Amino acid sequence: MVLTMIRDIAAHVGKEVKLGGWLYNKRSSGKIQFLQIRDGSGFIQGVLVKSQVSPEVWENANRLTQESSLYVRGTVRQDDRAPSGYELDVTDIEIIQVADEYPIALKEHGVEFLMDHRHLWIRSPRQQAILRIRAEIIRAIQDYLNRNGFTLVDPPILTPSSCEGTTTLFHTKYFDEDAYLTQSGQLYMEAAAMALGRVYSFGPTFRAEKSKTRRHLIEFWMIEPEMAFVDHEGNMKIQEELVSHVVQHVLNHCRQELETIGRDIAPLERVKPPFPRITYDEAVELLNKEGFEFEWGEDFGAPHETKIAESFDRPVFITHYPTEIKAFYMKPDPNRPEVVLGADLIAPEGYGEIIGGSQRIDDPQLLEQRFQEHKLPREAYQWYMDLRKYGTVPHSGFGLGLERTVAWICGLDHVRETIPFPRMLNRLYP
Ligand SMILES: NC(=O)C[C@H]([NH3+])C(=O)NS(=O)(=O)OC[C@H]1O[C@@H](n2cnc3c(N)ncnc32)[C@H](O)[C@@H]1O
Ligand SMILES: [Mg+2]
Repeated sequence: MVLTMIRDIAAHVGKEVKLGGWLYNKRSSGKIQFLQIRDGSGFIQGVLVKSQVSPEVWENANRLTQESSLYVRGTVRQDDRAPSGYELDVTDIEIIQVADEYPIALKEHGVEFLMDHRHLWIRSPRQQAILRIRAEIIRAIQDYLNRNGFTLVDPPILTPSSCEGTTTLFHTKYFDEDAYLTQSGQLYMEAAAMALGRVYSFGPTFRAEKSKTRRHLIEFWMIEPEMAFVDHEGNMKIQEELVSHVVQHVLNHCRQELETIGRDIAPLERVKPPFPRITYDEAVELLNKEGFEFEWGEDFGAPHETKIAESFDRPVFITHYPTEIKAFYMKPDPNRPEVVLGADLIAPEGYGEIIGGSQRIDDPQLLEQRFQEHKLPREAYQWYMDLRKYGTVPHSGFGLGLERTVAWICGLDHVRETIPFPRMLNRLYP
C-alpha cells in the first residue's frame, strides 16, 4: 500500500493507496457518503458505500467534521465527472483528530473575521490558489533574473538610514544605536552591482505607512534588481521583459489556479513588450483633458494612475517625474534637471504602480548636494558616497512590489489576499 499525494494520484489508477489529509466537506445519500478530501496538493472525492465497509469505518465517516485530519485508504478510479478526474473508492478511514467546530464554515464571512482567522483562511481553495500563484510569480522572477546574468545578493534588514524618505521608517534600537527596518535594499544593491555587475535582492521591506488602502502593506516583499552600465531606457527594457515573462509563466503554469479565483485572463494575454511610455508632462496633460484639475509638480494618486492606465492595453511606464517629488538618489535628466531619469510602471485595470525605478546619481558632487537638500545625516551615508569615489559608473535599478504584482495578475480587490500573513495598519495578528 503506497502512501501518496493527491497530485500524484493519476499514477495509481486501479491500485489501493493511502492518503493523509483533511476533510474539506462531506455529503451523504443514506447508504453512500461522499467525502471531499484535501491534502494540500489537491482535492479528491472519496466514495464510501455502507455495504462495502465495516461498521467501524462507516461510523468513523459519520464522526468526521470539517477539517478533521485523517488517513484514508481506497482504490483509485478514473472518473471524468470528478473535478480532479479521479475518485477514491474508500475501504478504510483512520481518524487522526476529529476537528472542533470549524470557525470558517463554507459560507460568506466578513473580511475582519477572515483576517482574524487568516491562519485557517489560507486553507480555503481560493487562498491556496493565490498562494500558489504567488509562489509561481517568485519562481518566474528568479528564473528570468538568474537566466539573464543577475546574482542574488541579500541586503541587511537592520539599517542605519533611510532610502525612501524619513516619514515611513520603522525605528528600533540596535544596542545603544538607532536603527531602522529596511525600506528598500536598493542602496546595498548599488554596492553589490559595483562588485557583481547585475544583482537583485528579494526580501521583506517595511514602511510605517499610515495609509489604509487596498494597495498598501506595512511589511511587503520587493524584488530589487540593480545593473551597472545600464541607463534609464535599458532599465525599462529589463522591467518590461521581466514582467512579460512573469505573466506568461503564470498563464502557462497556473491555469487551474486562475480558474479557481475566477480571473479573466484576456487582459493578461496582452502583456507583451514593448510597454508604452508616457512622460509625466504628457500624463498631466491627459489628466487635465479628462477633467482632473491636476497641477504640474503634484504626485499621482490611485485615481490618476487608474485614469492614465485606461488609455493603454498593457502596463505603461510614466517617465521623467519632477525631481522635487522623487527620491534623493534619482539622476536628473542632463537636458532638463527639473525632471529625473526614472519611471513608475503602472499596471492596467486600476492596479496602479507595481514598479518604481530609476537611473541613479553617479556624480559625487551632485550626490553631496542632494544629501544637503534632503537633510540626510551625512555620516550614515559615507559608505554610499564611497561608491561615487571608487569607480563610479552609470547604473540603474528598480523595485517590483510582489504583493501589488500578485494582486494585479490575480485580479484581486486588496493586497491582503496576496501575502500569507498581511501586516496592515491596525493589523499585527495572527
Ligand atoms: N530598488 C529600487 O529602485 C526600489 C526603490 N528604492 C523603491 O523602494 N521604490 S518605491 O518606493 O516606489 O517602491 C517600489 C515598489 O514597492 C511597492 N510598494 C511600495 N510601498 C508599498 C506598500 N506600502 N505596500 C505594498 N507595496 C509597496 C510598489 O510596487 C512600488 O512600486
Ligand atoms: Mg514608488
